Amino acid sequence: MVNGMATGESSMDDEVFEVDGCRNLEVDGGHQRTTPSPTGYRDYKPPDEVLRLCETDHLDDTEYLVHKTILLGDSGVGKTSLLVKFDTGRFQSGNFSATVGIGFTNKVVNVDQTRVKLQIWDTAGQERFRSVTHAYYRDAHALLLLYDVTNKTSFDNIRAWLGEIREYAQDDVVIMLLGNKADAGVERAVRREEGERLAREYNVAFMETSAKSGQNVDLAFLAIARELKYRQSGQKDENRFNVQEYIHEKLTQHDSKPQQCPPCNT
Ligand SMILES: Nc1nc2c(ncn2[C@@H]2O[C@H](COP(=O)(O)OP(=O)(O)OP(=O)(O)O)[C@@H](O)[C@H]2O)c(=O)[nH]1
Repeated sequence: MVNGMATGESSMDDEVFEVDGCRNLEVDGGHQRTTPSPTGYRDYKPPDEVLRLCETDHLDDTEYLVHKTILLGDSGVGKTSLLVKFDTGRFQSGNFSATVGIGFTNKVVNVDQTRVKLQIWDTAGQERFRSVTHAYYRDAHALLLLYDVTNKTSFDNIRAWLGEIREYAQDDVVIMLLGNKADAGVERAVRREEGERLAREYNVAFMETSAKSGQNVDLAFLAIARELKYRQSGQKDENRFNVQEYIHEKLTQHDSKPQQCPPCNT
């Protein structure tokens, strides 16, 4: 859904989905606080109060840890939808318009009192844009590799994507495999266990997400931010943050939470 096209490292058409988000998503002891985002598309004009917030909230890049994260995967798996959901909290169903080229959104998250700026690049999944997007792999810190759980081919293509990643990205890039559209019911074509197995085989983190319901969307990006922050802090190996363990812990906490019953007045 990106508008416009980037043809190389230094040239980016100004129509490209290039937004510098002032929206902060703060995580404080598991409590999330969101502020509205001025990010959006060409004709979007943020409300005045949001612009004021951005002015006062502006920090120089040197005050952040800045990390480049790229969304990858076949066309139609939901890369743009996932990013838009994370950025704005919104999902537009049945509105598929394939991404053209590449563009980015900046998001700032707080990880244990450190501001981590994720520069999230949304790429076009279509084959014809591959040579453009390859150029962006090299300096990426993290890659979110998506398949669509309702589309077996997109899952089968993950091995080829991992091959490309090995060829073009840094050896130590953080990789997370995401089975998106987890909200799908009978249309599901890939079981969660298959995704887990593939992730184990390639030693990458894994979870299922839904840009539609919001399932695990924040968790995916926050886990990446956390991993990158801990990597940068150069923690000793024995104390190293483990992104897969972190995800497992969060998902288990979520699963074991008692279901809230509606207000019982009787
Ligand atoms: N049910 C469901 N539909 C989704 C989900 N995520 C995306 N979609 C739909 O899938 C279609 C493709 O989504 P996009 O986000 O444009 O896919 P993309 O990976 O960015 O595609 P390219 O830009 O071509 O690479 C759209 O119609 C979305 O509404 C999801 O989690 N659940």
